[in-house]
Formats: sequence, C-alpha cells, structure tokens
Amino acid sequence: MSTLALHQVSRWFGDLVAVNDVTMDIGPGVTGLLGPNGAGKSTLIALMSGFLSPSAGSVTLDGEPTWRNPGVYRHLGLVPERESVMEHLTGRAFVRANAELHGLPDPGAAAERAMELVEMNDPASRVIRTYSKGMRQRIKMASALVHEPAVLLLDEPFNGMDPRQRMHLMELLRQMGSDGRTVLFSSHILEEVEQVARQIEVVVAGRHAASGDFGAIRRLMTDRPNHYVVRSSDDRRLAAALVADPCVRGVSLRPTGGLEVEATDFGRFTHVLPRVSRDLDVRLVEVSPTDESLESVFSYLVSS
Ligand SMILES: Nc1ncnc2c1ncn2[C@@H]1O[C@H](COP(=O)(O)OP(=O)(O)OP(=O)(O)O)[C@@H](O)[C@H]1O
Repeated sequence: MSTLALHQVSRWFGDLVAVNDVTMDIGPGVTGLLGPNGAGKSTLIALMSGFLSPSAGSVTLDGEPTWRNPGVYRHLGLVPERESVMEHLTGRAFVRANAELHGLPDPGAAAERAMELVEMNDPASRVIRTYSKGMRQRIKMASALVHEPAVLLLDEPFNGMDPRQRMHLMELLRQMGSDGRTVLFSSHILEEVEQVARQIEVVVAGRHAASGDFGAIRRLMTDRPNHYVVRSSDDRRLAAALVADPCVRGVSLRPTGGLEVEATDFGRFTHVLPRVSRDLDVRLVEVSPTDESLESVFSYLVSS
C-alpha cells in the first residue's frame, strides 16, 4: 500500500504559476483529480510521477522524493495524455520494450499479462499507427502496468474512448483500487469521476479547491448560490413572495422579461418555489438554471 504526499507544492514556468501551494495525500484506492482545462492537472501528474521537479515544496512516495529517483519509478506507472507511443512498433513490441527497460526477468510474459488485462492481446501484433484512439489508450495502459506498479497515474484516460471501452477501463480501475493499489486519474468531467473515484481532489487555476468523496463535492456544488431564470404569469407578485424566504438572496426583474433569482439553498428553493406559486395562484412558465456549467462550479469552489 503506497501513499503519494504533496506538501506545499508549487510549480512555475517563467511567470506562469501552473501549480500553487498544493498539499494533498493520495492513498490506496481510486482518486479522481478533477478540474477544468488548464487547471494544472497534467503538471500535478508530472510532478507526482517524478517527470518534473517542484519549484517549491515536496512530492514523495512513501517518504521518498519522486523527482530523479529511479527506486521510486519501479513503483509508479504513468499513462500520459499525449500520444508518446511509437507509431511504427507493434503493440506487443511497445509493451515489451517497457518491460525490458524495467529489467523484468521475463519481459515477454509480463507484456502478455499486461496486454491481457486491457484486452489488447488480439491487436498486439499490429503496428500502433493502425490503432484507434481507444486502443492507443489501452496499449499505453498495458505499458504502464507491465511492472505491476503499486501506484498508477493516468492523465485524462477516458478521452476518445467509446462507451464500452470506457466501462471496461472504469471496471479495471475500480478493481485495481480494491486490490489496494493507489490509482489517480485526471478528468474535467464530474460524472466520469463520480463513477469510479472513492476520493475526489478538485483543482482550479493551479490551486487545490476542494477535497472529499463524491457526496461532499456534490454538496459543495449544490450549497453554492444558484442562479435561475424564472418566468411566470405574474413575475412581480412572485418576486415579492420569493424574496421573503431565507433561501433566496436576491431577485431582480430581467429587462427581457422573467426574474433572475439567486438561491442560497438549492434543496429548499426547489420546495419553496412551487409552494409559493401555488399559494399565490401564479403559474410557472419556465425555471432554468443560468450557471450550471462546471466552470461556474469550479470558480465558486475556488473563491469559497
Ligand atoms: N512546460 C510548460 N511550459 C509553460 N507553461 C506550461 C507548461 N506546462 C504547462 N503549462 C501551463 O500550466 C498551466 C497548467 O497546465 P496543465 O497542462 O497542467 O493543465 P491541465 O489541467 O492538465 O489542462 P488540460 O486538461 O487542458 O491538459 C497552463 O496554463 C499551461 O499552459
């Protein structure tokens, strides 16, 4: 069982701060690293896997620094986002080359085992140039798993996969997590993370914005102020009644018609709105959220 520990880690490139004072522990089981594009996920994964040195702070695996530490690399497997695979090699030769780099006693057998895990034995004799996006993802995965590492890091592994491949990979990650491995994967899609990860770490603009299980992250999201457009048969009367309720922080009339409502308690608002409109005999025509995008959730989390 292995734990990756990041302590006050920052990484800058010239003037740009890609990772800003991040402290987190990644333990056994599956962790999802969630954040919008450019949040610093790939940089964090490169720091964890020892490919990048921190500008400040420390990244350790079971107490050992990951940067320039070959002893640690034996326990780490990395599935990068970019296609760094060799196009002209067969899948088998590619996975086997990694087994040889790790100095495994029987590289051929280790490669077959790893390819079987990701269902890549059949296309293994074809050259990688002919592979689909999903197959490329899986051959990278086999290569990362060939030395049976205790820690597996995957950068946006579900990108480009079809639903069947996606489900298979999710099952594989779950299995590895329950076997006691430390598995971390990055994603910008909450639903993807929700289905596999026991623990979620949210990063926004290089900062660690939130941490917890899916329930905790979801609560943070639903407890934030929510903005809705409400159209009804009598907007003014409805506005006066809504603003009296504690779950509503503000109501304004929109120039184009309807109301803009800011609710602080999503759960309560969903009960209050129909009750108030029924009591007033005002008919609701439209209720739609205006800021449900993941970006707005992220910016709320980072400013709270
Ligand atoms: N080698 C580099 N040189 C300069 N800037 C970099 C470098 N690597 C990353 N960055 C910058 O650091 C920030 C974080 O990038 P990073 O790739 O880690 O984010 P991300 O969350 O993985 O995004 P995406 O999902 O789009 O890959 C970005 O502004 C990026 O442009």
